[in-house]
Amino acid sequence: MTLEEFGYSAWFSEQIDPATESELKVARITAVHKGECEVSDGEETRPAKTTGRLRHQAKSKLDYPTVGDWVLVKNFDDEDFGRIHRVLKRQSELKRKTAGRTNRYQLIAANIDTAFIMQTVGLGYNLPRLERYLVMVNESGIEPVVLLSKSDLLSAEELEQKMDEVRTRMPGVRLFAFSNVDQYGLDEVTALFEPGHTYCIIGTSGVGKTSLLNSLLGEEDCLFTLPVRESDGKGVHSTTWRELITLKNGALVVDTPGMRELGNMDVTEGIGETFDDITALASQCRFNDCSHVGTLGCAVTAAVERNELPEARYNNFVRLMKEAARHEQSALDKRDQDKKLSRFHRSVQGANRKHKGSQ
Ligand SMILES: Nc1nc2c(ncn2[C@@H]2O[C@H](COP(=O)(O)OP(=O)(O)OP(=O)(O)O)[C@@H](O)[C@H]2O)c(=O)[nH]1
Ligand SMILES: [Zn+2]
Repeated sequence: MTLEEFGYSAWFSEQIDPATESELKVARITAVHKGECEVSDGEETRPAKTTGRLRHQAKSKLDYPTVGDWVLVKNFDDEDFGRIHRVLKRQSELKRKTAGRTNRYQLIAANIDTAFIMQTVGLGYNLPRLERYLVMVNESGIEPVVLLSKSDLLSAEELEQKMDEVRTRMPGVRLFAFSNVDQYGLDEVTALFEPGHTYCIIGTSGVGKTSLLNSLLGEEDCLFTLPVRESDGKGVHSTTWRELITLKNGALVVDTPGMRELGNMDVTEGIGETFDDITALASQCRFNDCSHVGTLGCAVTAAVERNELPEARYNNFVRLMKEAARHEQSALDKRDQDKKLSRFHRSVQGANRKHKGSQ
C-alpha cells in the first residue's frame, strides 16, 4: 500500500522540511503500547519509541503520538526500535474531556476523517446520548455520520419514525439505518467506507460495532481472532492487536481500547454541554455542591417551578446525573477490586518466593 492509500496527503507532506528532515521516514502510528508504538509505512510495521527530545518538548500528553498519527521516524528498518522524531500536525484529534472540573482532554486517536456514531434502535436508544457523541465528534473536527443499528428489531414504519426523530433533532447530519442480522441497509453502509480514508465507529457497548467491522473485514480476517505477530521474536512485543485496521476495500478504521471505552464513559461527560441552560442556572444555586433535587436555594428547581425550565428536560437531566454517578461509582469499585486483586497476587507471589527461599 502506498502512503497515499494509507491516508497520507499534502497536508502532511507540506510540513516536512526537505533541508533537515528528508532522510527521516514518513510512517503512521498503528498501535500504541506502554512506552512504545508500532509504526507502518503501509507495507511494513515496525516497533518505535519517541526520542527524548520529543518527550522533553511535549507540553502535555496531547503532544505524544497516538493511533492515526503521521510521524517522522529515524532507523525505521533497524533491528531495534525506530525513533519517532516528530509528530506531524494533525488534521483532526478525537478527544474527550476527562472527568473533573479542569478542562483536561484525553486523546483517543488522530487524523480520523469520519466518525460513525452508532446507536441501536432497540433497547438503549437514547437521543440525548446520541447528541453527546455528536458534540464530541463535532468538537474534534471530524465529520459525523449517524448509524442506527439493529433495524431488524423494528417494523418499517417504526424505523421511519425513529429516523425522523433523529433528523428533527440533528438536522443536516447524515443518517443511515442498517442491520447486521437481516443485512438491511448494509450495502449502503459498507459503501460509506472509502479507500484511503480513516474512520472510527463509536457507540455504547453492544450496539453492533464489532459485528459491522467483522462483516466489513470478511470472514477470513475476523477481528480479535487474528493477532499481528512481530517477526523479530523478541518476547516484549510478540503479540499485539491491530488498532488501525485496513478493510478489504482499503478503507482504514481505528479501533483501540480507548475508542471502546468512549462507549462506557459517555454518561459522565457532556451532560453539562447538552444542558448548558441548566449549567447556567446551577451557578446561581446557593450551594456549590447543590444536587439540584429538593435542595435549599436551588436555582434549577426554582426555574422548574416558575415554568421557565421544562420539567421533562429537568427530569432527563436528573436521570442522567444519577446514571453518571452510578457509572462513576462502579468504575471506582472496579478499580478498587483490581487493586485488591493485584495486591493479593503480589502477596501470593511474595509468599511463594519466601517459601522457595526457605526451602
Ligand atoms: N438484532 C440485532 N442484533 C445485533 C445486530 N448486530 C449485532 N447484534 C447483536 O448485539 C450484540 C452486540 O454486538 P457487538 O457487535 O458485539 O456490539 P459492540 O458494539 O461491538 O459491543 P462491544 O464489543 O461491547 O463494544 C451481539 O449479541 C450481536 O449478535 C443487529 O443488526 N441486529
Ligand atoms: Zn441547584
